[in-house]
Amino acid sequence: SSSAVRVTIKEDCKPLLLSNEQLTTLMNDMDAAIRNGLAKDTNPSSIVKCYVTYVQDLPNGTERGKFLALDLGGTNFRVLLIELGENNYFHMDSEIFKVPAHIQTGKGTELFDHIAKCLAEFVKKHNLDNKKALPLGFTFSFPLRQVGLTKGYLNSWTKGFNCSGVVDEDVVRLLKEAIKRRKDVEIDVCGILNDTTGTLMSCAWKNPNTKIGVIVGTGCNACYVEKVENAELFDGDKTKPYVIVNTEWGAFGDDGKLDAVRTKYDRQIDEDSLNPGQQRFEKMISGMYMGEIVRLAIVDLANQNKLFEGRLSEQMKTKGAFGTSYVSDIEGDKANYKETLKVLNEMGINDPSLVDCANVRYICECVSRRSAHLVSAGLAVLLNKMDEKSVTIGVDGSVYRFHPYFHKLMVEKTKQLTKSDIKFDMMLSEDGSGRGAALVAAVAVRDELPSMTNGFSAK
Ligand SMILES: Nc1ncnc2c1ncn2[C@@H]1O[C@H](COP(=O)(O)OP(=O)(O)OP(=O)(O)O)[C@@H](O)[C@H]1O
Repeated sequence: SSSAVRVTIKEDCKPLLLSNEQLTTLMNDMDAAIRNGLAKDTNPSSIVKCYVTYVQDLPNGTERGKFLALDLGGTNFRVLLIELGENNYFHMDSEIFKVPAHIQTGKGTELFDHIAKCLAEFVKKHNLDNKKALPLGFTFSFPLRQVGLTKGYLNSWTKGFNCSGVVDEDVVRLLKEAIKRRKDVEIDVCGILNDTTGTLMSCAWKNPNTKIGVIVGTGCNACYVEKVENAELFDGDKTKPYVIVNTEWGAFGDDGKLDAVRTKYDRQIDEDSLNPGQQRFEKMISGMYMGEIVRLAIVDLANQNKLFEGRLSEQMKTKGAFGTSYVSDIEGDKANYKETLKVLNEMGINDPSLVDCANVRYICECVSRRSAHLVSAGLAVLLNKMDEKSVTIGVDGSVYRFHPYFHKLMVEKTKQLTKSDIKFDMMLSEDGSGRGAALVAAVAVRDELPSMTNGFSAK
């Protein structure tokens, strides 16, 4: 129990606790940043870019056929085959392919050749009838400046990717060229989207009330349904009332707006990352960093003799060795610190005391709670801005999915920070990035028959 937590540790962890007052300040800044992102004049200098996705139509259940999907942008790269049929029939086959580290940070053309190769292997393995080009949706979860559903320029790499020759290029063109170079498959790229959009679409397929998609996985990001008139950079069909906006809120704070709440651990994470100075909000939240924040705190406190009698293992001193899944394991412990002891053993800490266990758990709780509260603040900004009275939020990502309290923490805090007349619910949007890509492709194909289109329903 927390009574065993050393008073000094509680004191040391205080900077990780955020009051509602601090969260409200942050929300005001986030709201301003989003409005700056949406407006034509302020977008170029805005930290939160609010990219227009060109997705204006929800799935309506009439989509039929087989669709391919690619999912790039997190821990795994996947190729998927999705079949949509009568009565919400849904079938999916997928395969995970590795993107070796040297390709993640190598040449862009090599990355796209690798993707095309995996795609061709998948198509052959599944004996897909390839006389006619197969429709494909591409989930590409990096900041993308879109000018249409099938045209988008990479703004910057995030989350461990850093391939040369891709920034400011049209990613769909790079994919098409790589497919063409192979000469062995015919693919029709029907849409490019972010995993947040996929999550929203996939949730909307089941629940038409869905208006926000959020990811707490490797990275953290959210999209929402905005009025076309507010999305000043939108250059598509203005007869439809709504368009999905990909906020790319992970970059919030890159102008210093988070400095008051960032800790020394956050500054160190940032300095040691592939993209220093960038994605500061994301770095306080997502799975790529959460375990590392905990590790930095543990090392710092052990060095002050406040943990493990000052003894540290080599593993514990190793960057990246404390995975975010450990945070879930430790907090999932019931009473006797069984999981905590197991984790600490795996980290080379052999005989921690029960007080050590309580302290390590407390550190995990502070870091994961802060993460959930920061996401909640962002969600409350979107809910208050949209001002729709009832909203379903589709959520995906391993942190949300596997952390034992994340959902509860998010619902609780979002409620506290949202206008009292707004009702919302949060649901896991299973496999949004794969399913959503197929749905975007399916809706694009569906809408070639104009009589079947239906935009987001108005209030
Ligand atoms: N049990 C767990 N509890 C909490 N976090 C976890 C758990 N398992 C994995 N993670 C973290 O989740 C992250 C991977 O998230 P996810 O599986 O959603 O990937 P992703 O879809 O590739 O991410 P993104 O959509 O942000 O690109 C990793 O950083 C990992 O540390």
